[in-house]
Amino acid sequence: MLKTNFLGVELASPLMNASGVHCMSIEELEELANSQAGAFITKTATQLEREGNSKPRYYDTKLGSINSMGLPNKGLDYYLNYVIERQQQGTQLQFLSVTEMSYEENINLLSKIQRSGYQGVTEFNLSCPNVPGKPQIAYDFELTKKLLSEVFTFFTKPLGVKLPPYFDIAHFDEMATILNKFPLTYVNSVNSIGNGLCINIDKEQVVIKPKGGFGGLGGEYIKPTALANVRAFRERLNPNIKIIGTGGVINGKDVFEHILCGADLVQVGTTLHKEGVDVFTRLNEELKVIMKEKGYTSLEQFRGRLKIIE
Ligand SMILES: O=C(O)c1[nH]c(=O)[nH]c(=O)c1I
Repeated sequence: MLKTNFLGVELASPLMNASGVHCMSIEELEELANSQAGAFITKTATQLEREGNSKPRYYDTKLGSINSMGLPNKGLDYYLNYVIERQQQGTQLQFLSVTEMSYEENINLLSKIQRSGYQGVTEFNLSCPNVPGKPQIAYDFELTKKLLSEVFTFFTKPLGVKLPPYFDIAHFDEMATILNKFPLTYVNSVNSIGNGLCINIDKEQVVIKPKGGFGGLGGEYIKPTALANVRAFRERLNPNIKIIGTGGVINGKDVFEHILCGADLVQVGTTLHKEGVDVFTRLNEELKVIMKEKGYTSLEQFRGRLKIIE
């Protein structure tokens, strides 16, 4: 009922984790592998291991979360070795998230993956909002075009991009025009809404230490923005570029809405952080109930079918 075909691989569920949540260590990744998620993705990796920003750097609020992790990770080799090993054991579809701090380092990182034995999907994170002094790549259209142009002169494996939220129709148009030039496997919208601010009123203080308390927002705060980005890119991108919808998934209804906007897969971040991997079981069940109520027996019957008001 929930089966989803992605890159020719049939997944039992359209759900997976959002990179960064519950995916830093092999233990966490194995928990995802043994959950009801259809697939999973690693924490965004840089060439070398990174400590990340000082703590507290993550905070759950009633309506969502704020984080300024600062890209802590165990380094590319840790994750690359893990996914290659699982590949050799027969896993058909995997997602490896990567990014680097400069143009050259991004090229070097993707070259290393191209030369490796990894055959799975690479998610090129163009939208980390929390590395001090590093603006988000995907808010610089010329840089994004230049970077992807060079990447696709040598990278022949499946590649997706993780995008920040856009808030202006002109930006949807401009970004889609750029992305349609490349043989991308998918676009993943959205990353956290960058540089929000949450306050503890009792202490009259911010809730996270880095960047004076500024961090990426997740959870209920961001669903309308996430849905708009999924819908806008689905309407603009050529159909062989798939869409992964991320942002604001609390229950099955939110998963349904992402798919209605055109999402092929749906990622869960904040709610996974709050609830643990059982969240996938709950969301799969809730989605099935909604589909039954509406008489749907497959996701294709409603994917991308959001109606406007004529
Ligand atoms: O601060 C982080 O590590 C982080 N946090 C986010 O909210 N999105 C990202 O892409 C990353 I790389």
